[in-house]
Amino acid sequence: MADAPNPFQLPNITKFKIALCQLSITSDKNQNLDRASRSIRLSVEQGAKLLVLPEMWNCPYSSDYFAKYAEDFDNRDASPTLSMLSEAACCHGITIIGGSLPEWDHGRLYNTCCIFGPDGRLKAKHRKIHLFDIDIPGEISFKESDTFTAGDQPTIVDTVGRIGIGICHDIRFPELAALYRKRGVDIICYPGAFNVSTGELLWELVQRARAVDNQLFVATCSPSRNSTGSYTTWGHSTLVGPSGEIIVTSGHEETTVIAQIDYSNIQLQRKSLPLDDQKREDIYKFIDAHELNP
Ligand SMILES: NC(=O)CCC(=O)C(=O)O
Repeated sequence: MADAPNPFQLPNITKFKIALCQLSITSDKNQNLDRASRSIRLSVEQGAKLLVLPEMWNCPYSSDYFAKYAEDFDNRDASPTLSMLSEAACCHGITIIGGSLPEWDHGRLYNTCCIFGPDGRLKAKHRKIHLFDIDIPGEISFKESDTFTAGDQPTIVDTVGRIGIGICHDIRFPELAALYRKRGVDIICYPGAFNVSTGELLWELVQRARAVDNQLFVATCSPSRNSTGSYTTWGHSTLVGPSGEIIVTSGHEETTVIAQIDYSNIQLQRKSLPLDDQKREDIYKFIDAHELNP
């Protein structure tokens, strides 16, 4: 007898709606969870199948809060945030790229993105690989590495297409995006909380660069701006297409952005401009070796 169809088995979806839930974050964790639930519900009502939440959305983005708000993901009874995400993914039959959250694991703290599939199961965890340490005198000083341990793995999940994950500062490193491209990723999702000092000049630039270099989709989701805290986020959650075009973007206020993704545009773009075939690894290798051994 044939197996009963698995209701959670995803067909090979190439066209679907994505939601970027740009949330306002407060110091009240329950309120943050309620806001996220509401935005998830709104996204589903508008037909979204893939949802992205911001970096650090259950907790203010501040070293003073990370440890206090952190949850042990292996102990679901002590992890209200993961329970909510899992229930929402399962109840609505959607994939949630769960932004990022402070995670406790064996006495260490990580900046971690959890990805839930439509059956509500945790499909993967991405721990931020490149921690954000910056010091621009008179403008911004922040040192994630004082609090967090860096992750050491790229993360790819297969749900609605093949998805690569990065968290905020990870977007500045083209090598990670190129690795995802090599492994057949269709879209890279970067929950982020770029700051106002670097955001204006760079946020759009790095998203479009990662998309156009690798001819794939890039989706970002930020918290909305709150100018009263110690760290002011830039906002501007965005979806970029495989030729570097901005499909949709937001301002800095709280909002839920919905957009249509069509993965067939990736193949179209790669067919008309076959960058992969045009690459000259022979020359890059030669230059590398020559510079090391002139
Ligand atoms: N949360 C972050 O990783 C911020 C990254 C950022 O603002 C940057 O300029 O890089």
